[in-house]
Amino acid sequence: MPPVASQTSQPPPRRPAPPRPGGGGPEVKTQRPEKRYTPEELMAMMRSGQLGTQAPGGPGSRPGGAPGSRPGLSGRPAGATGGPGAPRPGMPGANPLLRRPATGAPAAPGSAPVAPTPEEEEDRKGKAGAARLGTPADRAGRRAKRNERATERRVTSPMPAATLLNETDDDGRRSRGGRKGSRGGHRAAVVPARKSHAQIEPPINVRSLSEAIGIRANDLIKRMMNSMGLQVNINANLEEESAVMLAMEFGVELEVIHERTAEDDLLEAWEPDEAEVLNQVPRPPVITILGHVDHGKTSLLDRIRKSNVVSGESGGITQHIGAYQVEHEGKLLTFVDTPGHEAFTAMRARGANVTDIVVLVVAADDGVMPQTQEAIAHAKAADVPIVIALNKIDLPNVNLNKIYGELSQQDLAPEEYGGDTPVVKTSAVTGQGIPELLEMLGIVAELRCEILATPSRPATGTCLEASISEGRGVVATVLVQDGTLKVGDVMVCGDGFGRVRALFDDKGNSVTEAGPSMPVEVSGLDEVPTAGEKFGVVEDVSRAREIAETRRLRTRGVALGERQAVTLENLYSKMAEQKLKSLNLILKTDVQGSLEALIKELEKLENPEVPIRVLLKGVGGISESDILLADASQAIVIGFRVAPEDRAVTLADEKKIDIRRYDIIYQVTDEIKKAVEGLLVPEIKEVHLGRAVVRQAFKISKVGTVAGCFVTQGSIERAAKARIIREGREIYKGSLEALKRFKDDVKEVREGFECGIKIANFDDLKTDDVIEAYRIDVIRRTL
Ligand SMILES: Nc1nc2c(ncn2[C@@H]2O[C@H](COP(=O)(O)OP(=O)(O)OP(=O)(O)O)[C@@H](O)[C@H]2O)c(=O)[nH]1
Repeated sequence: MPPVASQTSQPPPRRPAPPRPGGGGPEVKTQRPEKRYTPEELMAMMRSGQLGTQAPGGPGSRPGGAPGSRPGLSGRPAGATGGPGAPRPGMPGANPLLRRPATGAPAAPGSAPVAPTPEEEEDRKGKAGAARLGTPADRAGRRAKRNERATERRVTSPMPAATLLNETDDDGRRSRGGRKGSRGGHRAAVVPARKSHAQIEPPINVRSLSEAIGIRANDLIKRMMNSMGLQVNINANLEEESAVMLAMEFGVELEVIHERTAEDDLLEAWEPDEAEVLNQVPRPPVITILGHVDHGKTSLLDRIRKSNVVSGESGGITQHIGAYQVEHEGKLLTFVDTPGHEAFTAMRARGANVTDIVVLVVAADDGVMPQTQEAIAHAKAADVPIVIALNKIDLPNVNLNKIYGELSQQDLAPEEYGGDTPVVKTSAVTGQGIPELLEMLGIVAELRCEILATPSRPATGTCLEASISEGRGVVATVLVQDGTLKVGDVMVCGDGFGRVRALFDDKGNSVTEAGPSMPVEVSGLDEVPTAGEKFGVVEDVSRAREIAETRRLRTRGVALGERQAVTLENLYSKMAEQKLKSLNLILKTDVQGSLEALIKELEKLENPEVPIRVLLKGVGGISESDILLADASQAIVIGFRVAPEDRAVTLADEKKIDIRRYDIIYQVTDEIKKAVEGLLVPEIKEVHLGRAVVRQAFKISKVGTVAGCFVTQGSIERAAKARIIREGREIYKGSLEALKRFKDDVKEVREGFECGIKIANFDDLKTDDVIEAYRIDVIRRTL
């Protein structure tokens, strides 16, 4: 489990450290400016000469350069120099940010385009502005519309003034008809600039996201409506991943910052570190017995227990604790003593996957029955290998061919039939086949090389059952899954915590410790945990109390109805939240023909990125067991011309499982197609924009390094991401913080022009560095 609530496989970094390539490259120092400078401040610096008054040999000057001279131009591309109209790079002391090209003369053929003078720029802007203004009637019409919109916002918007003003620069100018480059100091203080990188702390809603990334809330809402089909208001909560993706669609890299909690530390400590992984050794496999009613699950479990108790202590079992270990040829096997897929799946629904191998009991006189199919679906949904115990083999008239055929139809072709499913013929009555079954389980465990644990680490595991016992307080049977649990350890289990007072094994013997895969009864917890809850050992009681108290608060929150299961509508956000990588379906139809037709249609929607997993398919009504499976596997139940049973409806209501009922096949595929399209992870494409070479770098106190650059290819955009290349190696990756032409902030500078560039959080720009600009496009895909 990741240590943060984001459900991502990795906790998001606190604050990304700038990459330091290879160790051997030049040291890259980055620093966050004390204050993000405004274009006005930057210009003031430039005007006051701070940008152009480098001391001889100071930052930006090149070794060997004349004092005060401009750095050399070796990086300047051919064709960029010369020509009367070209920028004049060699002027001593010139500042490329302020420098203007000579005017009046036409550009020589092949020379760089001539950058306009400020006067020309003003002139051009004036004309463009006039063209935009249109006739007086046009202007009046626009004014009326503006007023109307403003009134509407005043009346209906719950947004505070600051949020209403929370517009991107462009939007703000448009909606107010303001002048480009307006120096309205007041407004500049309120409107957050669109950012290329932003941080946010959960919980995230549209308002806080808008404020964090500098994009108008309305634009976010519109985008959610258009691209995700979500209708939300400004206070709508957003899943972290949805917020990150939404921000990305506006070109903003959003980092979700989590406050670290004791729970995070605990979850992190539960994951073995590298050294612990190296010390892993095989542990006994944990086995669960599933199968159809009356096929002999309990009899088989009893038989195994009686004939193979650890150390041959036959009859020594005095206590039933929900799981037990048997020994076969010197190797231990752990059996979970709650047969039936309901218990197995209920456990999974709580996030506990304790089982390594499933024994599927099939009565030889009966064959594959409805609950056998369900059990297969549950085992497959849990991704657990299946060993078949063909039980009641002692009975006469067993038709092996029929049963093997039925198993093959369930994708469980027996090894005897050339398949890869082990089948062991057993009899719980005579004991026939029990040693062979245990041996087979040992072999499967060995082949499943992930059945490992590190006995030396603090214990983690799962509660199998718990109750309050008179005189002993809370008594819980836990299965140690990793590490070793010892008397005296402080443990947290579910909402409870406490110091382990005593441990008893499956035969009721007091033990001082329990290693991996050992079921053990624990006393000492202060609250009764629920079966399926994880436990872990923590360093001290105060830490344990802190975690338990937070969990109790959270439990109360969950009890208030926070839990939300997967539906076709929320599939998209659920995927983000829970790392769902497949659309899990349970299909129930009226007749076999509809089932086949439906599966055929669904196959057409197959996509390697979003596999559609049909966990269970069958003919007949939607049962309680289907709902349980849906709950445990985050699946959606599709009923085609069938109804759910009453108990299934109640359970689905309780678990908030999405049951979809249809009469026409295309309706099913249509809705699923839409949901799957929502699930498709958008394609992230990097689009190269252009390159600029640094001609001179200027260090400005409290601002950082601003570089005078020349665009050698393509164009540089203000919203671009940037890579800094030095001597052919990428030394930094980030984004632009400012892009200027003369005194103006600009959105784009084309090839052949000079510009001033400030890279966000990077102040090590040097002459001849190449700034490569690129954009990240998020492409939402359809099937
Ligand atoms: N002949 C024969 N009978 C068996 C065998 N295994 C179980 N039985 C009988 O089958 C019946 C059902 O056995 P259980 O062990 O209760 O079956 P189950 O699968 O646990 O049943 P539920 O708990 O109701 O799901 C009992 O009467 C058993 O005696 C076997 O190998 N051979």
